Amino acid sequence: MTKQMTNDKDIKIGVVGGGSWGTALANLLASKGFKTDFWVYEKEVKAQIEEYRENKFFLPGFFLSDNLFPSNDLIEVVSNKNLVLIVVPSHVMRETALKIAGHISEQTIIVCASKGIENGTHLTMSGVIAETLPEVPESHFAVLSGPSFAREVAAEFPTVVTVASKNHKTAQFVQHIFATPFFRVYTNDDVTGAELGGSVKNVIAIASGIIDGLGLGSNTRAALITRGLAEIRRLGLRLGANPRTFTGLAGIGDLVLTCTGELSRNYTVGKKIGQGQTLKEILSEMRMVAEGVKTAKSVYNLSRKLGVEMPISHETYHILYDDVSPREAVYKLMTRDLRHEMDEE
Ligand SMILES: NC(=O)C1=CN([C@@H]2O[C@H](COP(=O)(O)OP(=O)(O)OC[C@H]3O[C@@H](n4cnc5c(N)ncnc54)[C@H](O)[C@@H]3O)[C@@H](O)[C@H]2O)C=CC1
Ligand SMILES: O=C(CO)COP(=O)(O)O
Repeated sequence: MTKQMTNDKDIKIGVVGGGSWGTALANLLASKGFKTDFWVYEKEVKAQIEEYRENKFFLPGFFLSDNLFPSNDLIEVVSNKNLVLIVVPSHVMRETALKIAGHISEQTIIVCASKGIENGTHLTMSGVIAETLPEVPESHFAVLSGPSFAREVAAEFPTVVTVASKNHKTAQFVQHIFATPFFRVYTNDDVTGAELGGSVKNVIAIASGIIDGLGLGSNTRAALITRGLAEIRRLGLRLGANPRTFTGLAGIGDLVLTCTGELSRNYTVGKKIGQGQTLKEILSEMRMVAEGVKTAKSVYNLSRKLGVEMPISHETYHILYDDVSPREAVYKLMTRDLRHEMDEE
């Protein structure tokens, strides 16, 4: 780390993305005493934070620290920083990263807290960032993932997450920057596993909402979570992840949270589908992002390309994009060829 980083009060942070998660994390950092520049996409979000110290659009009800400086100037927010946290929805990651290319200082650590797999390329966010910001070495990159609803972090409910980086010193630095007595941070070296766990669980969470919307019971949900984890792990193994990551915070931890928590946008989208609303109707009423909707498409195409069996993700894709009825999808899953439980690979 650079000399500057030895003294916390000199550490300069930029946060890119003013949705719920970006706001909760930026405020956590600002409340810790770091001067935090905060890029928000909408002019009205900036104006409102300045006037009310609140992000009424994406994180209503929480007072934001005076140490948080909202801005619509992306370049200014990422320039000359020790750490830049990127937390925009995955479908705008590429365009956002391209805008900051060439403006990241050599020593800057990039942390990504977005969860998703890009349509078309099937890249996780580290892959998109590697393509768009080639000046950022792998050793300066980390992923923050794990079970963490923005509103619960903003409310300072005890939350435990993981930071994955190929470089242990980078992971430790990021751990130190984010940790508070209510936000415990573990380190991990499995970037691929942390990203896949955090992304594919959103697809399974939609499926979990669907089964609740259909009025199916706890047996069904427990089965869905267990078999959902099996297919996340199967994809992960194929892509070189460490299988142990899927028994950790970015795996089963985030999967359980999102499949059971009413605060989950993905679960909520699924529940409304199970209750009979169309995807189009649901999305037209949402300003926030339910990453699983787009990730379902990536997972469907990627798993077919790789020949990885992911039946729950596939049925979820067919419900979202091919008008397959949720009840028919459940029937298909339940009547697949019978097999040995541990035939994973
Ligand atoms: N909200 C949460 O509890 C958590 C969210 N995440 C992840 O964080 C990422 C960001 O999600 P949230 O902060 O929840 O966002 P959000 O869903 O609350 O809000 C959407 C955000 O997208 C921004 N946006 C819309 N169009 C844009 C564009 N063209 N360019 C740049 N930004 C644009 C909006 O300004 C807003 O900040 C997602 O990948 C999500 O899965 C991860 C963990 C927890
Ligand atoms: O990733 C999350 C919690 O860890 C948030 O999930 P949702 O996007 O479904 O709300």
